[in-house]
Amino acid sequence: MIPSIRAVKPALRLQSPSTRLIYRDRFPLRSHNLLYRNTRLSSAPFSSSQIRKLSSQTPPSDKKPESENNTTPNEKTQETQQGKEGREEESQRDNKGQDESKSSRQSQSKDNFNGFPGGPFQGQGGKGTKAEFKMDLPSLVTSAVVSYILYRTVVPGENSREITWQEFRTTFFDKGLVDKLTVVNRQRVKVSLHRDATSRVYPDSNPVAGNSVYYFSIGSVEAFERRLDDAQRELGIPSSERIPVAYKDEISWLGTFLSFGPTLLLLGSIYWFSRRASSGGSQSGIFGIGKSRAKLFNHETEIKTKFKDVAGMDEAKEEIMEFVKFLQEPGIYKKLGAKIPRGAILSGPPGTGKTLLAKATAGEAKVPFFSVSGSEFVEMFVGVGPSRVRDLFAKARKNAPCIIFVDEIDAIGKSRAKSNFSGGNDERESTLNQLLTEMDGFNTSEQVVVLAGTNRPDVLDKALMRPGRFDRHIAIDRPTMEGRKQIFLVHLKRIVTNENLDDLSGKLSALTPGFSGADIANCVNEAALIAARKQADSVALIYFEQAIERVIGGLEKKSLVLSPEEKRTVAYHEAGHAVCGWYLKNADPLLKVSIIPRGQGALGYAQYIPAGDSYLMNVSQLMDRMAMTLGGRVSEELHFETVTSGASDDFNKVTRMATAMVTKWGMSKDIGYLYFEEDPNQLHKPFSEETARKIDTEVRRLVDQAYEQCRNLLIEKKHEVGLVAEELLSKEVLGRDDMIRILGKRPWEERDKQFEKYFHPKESSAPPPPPTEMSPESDPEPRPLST
Ligand SMILES: Nc1ncnc2c1ncn2[C@@H]1O[C@H](COP(=O)(O)OP(=O)(O)OP(=O)(O)O)[C@@H](O)[C@H]1O
Repeated sequence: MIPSIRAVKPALRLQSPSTRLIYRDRFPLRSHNLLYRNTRLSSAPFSSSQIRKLSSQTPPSDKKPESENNTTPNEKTQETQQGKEGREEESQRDNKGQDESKSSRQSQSKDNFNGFPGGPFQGQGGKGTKAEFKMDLPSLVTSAVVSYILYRTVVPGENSREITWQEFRTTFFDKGLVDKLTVVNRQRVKVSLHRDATSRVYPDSNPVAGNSVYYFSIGSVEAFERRLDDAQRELGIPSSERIPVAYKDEISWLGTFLSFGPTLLLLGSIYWFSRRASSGGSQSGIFGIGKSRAKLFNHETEIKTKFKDVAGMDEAKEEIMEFVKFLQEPGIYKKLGAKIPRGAILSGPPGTGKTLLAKATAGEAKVPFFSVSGSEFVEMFVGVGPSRVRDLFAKARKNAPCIIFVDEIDAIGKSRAKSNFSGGNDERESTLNQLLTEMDGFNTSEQVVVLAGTNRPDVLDKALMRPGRFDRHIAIDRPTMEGRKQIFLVHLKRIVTNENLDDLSGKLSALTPGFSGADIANCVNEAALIAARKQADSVALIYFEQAIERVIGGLEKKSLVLSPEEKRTVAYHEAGHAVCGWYLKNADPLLKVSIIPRGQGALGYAQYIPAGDSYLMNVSQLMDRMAMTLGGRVSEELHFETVTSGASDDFNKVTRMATAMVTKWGMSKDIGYLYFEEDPNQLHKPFSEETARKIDTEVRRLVDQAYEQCRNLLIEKKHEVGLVAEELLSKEVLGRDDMIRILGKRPWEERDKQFEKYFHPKESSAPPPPPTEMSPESDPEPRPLST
């Protein structure tokens, strides 16, 4: 390219300095312009007389026959075939009189400058090499837009052609073909030709025959005028016949569009974001904020849950069955004049299957199911909550018969009286009011049942629970042993295992007292994951046991390495607990003890055989449990010179137990049969200073008593503690079998018969304890030694 630029210079030197300047300004070093210069070489060295000679011949685009002459007959035939299409097009174009101007434009753009008489692209426009482009749609569109914009930027009009002053002079001006010149925006000059004269000079030239407009750029109007004057004088044109020059300002649509670009972009983004923000719901745009976000499950396609998938909770199912019957056969009730229950509150601890039960109700009744969380009614905008409630009920009525399930209803249904203390929450209250109104607004013929789930039925507003609203209150508790077995059976069906399902579910249910349905589902899934990690073919009992341990105690922390002294302390601490549990009649016997750190900061842990699903605890049980909990610290005192911080969690539990015995369970003679509620928000304690002192004394007395009991036992069994601790140090984990081997059979009969049924002493490998016993302190400093 560089040689070509150099080669241009001699030609340019012939012209005036101003022209040169214009030329340079107009063509910065851009590829297309270089190409232009390059090709311009072929014509630039001609003198004006040569050009005149050439131009009297047929213009270059029409020189086809010449090139065709050079081709072989074969090529010729091919070309003839290839050109056939083009010619057909030509003839079609000729036929379409009305489309003539359009066709000529197309043909011009196809020929580009080739059709220009004596134009710069002479001989260049022939058949180029064929290149194949494979582009996907987005890049195709993008490149099309970019090319178009570039094209529009470079080429001012659809059929306009840019020429140079020299071309203007040699091709048009010197031949007297120019009719008029128009200076546009003081930058360009539009050349208007005498059509008749031009077509006479260039009879076969397409561009001239068409509506082409020629432009050339100028540096300044003054310089242009001067040069035009010089040129006219040179040609000896009398002043009366001089070419008229007009001046005009034109607004470029592209420039106008680009100036609005940022504004349009901003508006477009706002619109797009508002659509995106609301795309989660069924509504569109920012105005959909008041619409309900309830998810609709269609009974035909989406709700596959049936009562058989909800294991245990037979009473709850029976109670809720009435709603199913009502939705299926409302006539029976109406006939007898019975009022249909409006709704039910399902209350219970997290993960006990409230949502599942509601879904199964819809599945059984074969009706649509709207599921929404109470918190979805709460927004920062005033009035959104009530409006969403209205919308939800309106939708439900349209889909009746149907079931609405509002999960976590306490988010809106909290007692209004209680919330006033903290300043109240008007928005929440009005949402609740709207909910009450909507429920009242149902007439009995509207088959819309509202079920609500909550973990905190105690905080709910009384108005929600009154007859005519949530008529029924169904409490769903953590499953019993039999319930757990059923739930295990439901979830084990999806698992590949070679174990006997009945036996396996029985064992697992015995090992998981206090587990909710969600815990059980998680446990089964966790076991399958562990088995998959070990690349096992089926999920064996051992993986279930590991999964239960993991659910209860957390992950093993192999990276946490204890010093030998710390390990020794942990071993004696855990051995203290274990020995207490083994010899205290009402305590839970040990099942597994480990000094491998686990979960959130527990350095060791012990699992106990639960006393079945016990719902009541007597004083002896509580005292023995407290003594066992203190066993870790007492053992440290008896075997080491100093004690560690590891027993803080034990003390926390003991204090809570003793305080509850004194203030809630009426187990202190001095305090008597009183109940004092623990409320951290209460500014004043509900008892006098004197009672407070008495409570302190009584709590202390109980803990001291448990401590004495524990200490006496461990002094007596000091040797056994040593045996267990040393074995634990060497093996890190001890099971029930090891305990029997070291200490002999437990001197008391097991209370949990179910457990005995599934785990004969010799068979047991590694089962776990009630989860309530396994809550290591979340604060890792100081670390508790055990739980
Ligand atoms: N009785 C049960 N039978 C079978 N699976 C159960 C049962 N209870 C719970 N599950 C399992 O636990 C999962 C969670 O239950 P669900 O969401 O119904 O609990 P929830 O009581 O609504 O919890 P939350 O109070 O936290 O909303 C269910 O998807 C299911 O896999």
